[in-house]
Amino acid sequence: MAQLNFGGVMENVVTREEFSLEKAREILKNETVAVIGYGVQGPGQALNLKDNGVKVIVGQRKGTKSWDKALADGWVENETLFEVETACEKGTLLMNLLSDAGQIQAWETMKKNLTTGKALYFSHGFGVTFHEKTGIVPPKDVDVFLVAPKGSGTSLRTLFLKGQGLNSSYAVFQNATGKAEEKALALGIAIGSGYLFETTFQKEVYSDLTGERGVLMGAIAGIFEAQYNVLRQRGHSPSEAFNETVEELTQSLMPLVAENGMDWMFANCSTTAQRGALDWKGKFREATTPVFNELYDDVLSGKEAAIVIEANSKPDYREKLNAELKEIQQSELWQTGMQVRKLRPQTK
Ligand SMILES: NC(=O)C1=CN([C@@H]2O[C@H](COP(=O)(O)OP(=O)(O)OC[C@H]3O[C@@H](n4cnc5c(N)ncnc54)[C@H](O)[C@@H]3O)[C@@H](O)[C@H]2O)C=CC1
Ligand SMILES: CC(=O)[C@](C)(O)C(=O)O
Ligand SMILES: [Mg+2]
Ligand SMILES: [Mg+2]
Repeated sequence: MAQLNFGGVMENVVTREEFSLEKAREILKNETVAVIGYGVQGPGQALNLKDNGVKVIVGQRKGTKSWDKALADGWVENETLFEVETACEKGTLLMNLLSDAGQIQAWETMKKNLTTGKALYFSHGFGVTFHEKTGIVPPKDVDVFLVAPKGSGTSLRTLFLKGQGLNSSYAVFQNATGKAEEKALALGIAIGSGYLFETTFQKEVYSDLTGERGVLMGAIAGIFEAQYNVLRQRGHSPSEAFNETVEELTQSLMPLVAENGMDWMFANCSTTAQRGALDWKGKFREATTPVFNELYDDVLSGKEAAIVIEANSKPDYREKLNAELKEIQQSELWQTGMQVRKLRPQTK
């Protein structure tokens, strides 16, 4: 394991140079990896594992859209695709990639099949950390670990196919066989992670829930709406408001941040923009810090977990979510986005 310096703080990082795919294959050679759940992460992880030469089966409820997707992706019923319960019986290493709420309902089935020496894998610290709400308490005689890709399962697959990768964090919760860590790392490399950052189940779930509610998804969606609405109310056209809020950010400025950092993006904008952005950055930081603290408190107290579990355990949760997403899609802001995207020079 490498000790790397992150802005002055040393951290443990596993690289695929030191932990090769060959080594991962060797560690997993006698395992039947059962990917349970074929939603967003399931397909990405299962297909990458298979392409990397690991023996994989998929467990998914028959008659669902995800089952049909698994068939379309080439998994074969009764050979490599089974009902959840059968896959849990056949697998020696169970990858729990059901939705976090679905994991609660399927837990008894999974637990029953976690016999001595098997391993249980998650891509989130949710179920185990919030065990008082989820009831997920793994048997003592199995290994329990997580590998959490820092991105969508969709990107995990598309980047893998391009010969690139996503990074993941990993953590060991329970080491019953003495081999939990090497199994976690082997799976981390075999699902296509480039580098693996060490964490714990609690740290993973607290940071992940904060990030997706905050800057990665919730905050950015909210701040887009706020600026777009103000520009519209002040008499700007939809295309102008959209271009100055979203299009320029995703097409020009964020790629510069990704490439070389925030100062580099600033340095490539006008001195007029730099002066103003430097002055306003602090105001935005101060205005949002209390909101981020409120968010972190609600994550830590389990309030956010309770909301998720309650909402996602209703039978019509999918329809409700889809209706909310549709409302966003049909808003003037995102309808404008659809039109603007069509005008990107490269899509012509
Ligand atoms: N979506 C993503 O890209 C990411 C997800 N994760 C984590 O990976 C895990 C899986 O997440 P997603 O792929 O988003 O899940 P998902 O929401 O796409 O659901 C996965 C599958 O669970 C099945 N399912 C739901 N309830 C069930 C039940 N009661 N019984 C049997 N099957 C049921 C559904 O049919 C679906 O195919 C979660 O722990 C999530 O937090 C981590 C990183 C990113
Ligand atoms: C893609 C990811 O890592 C998220 C946003 O945390 C999630 O989908 O849960
Ligand atoms: Mg995440
Ligand atoms: Mg998440």
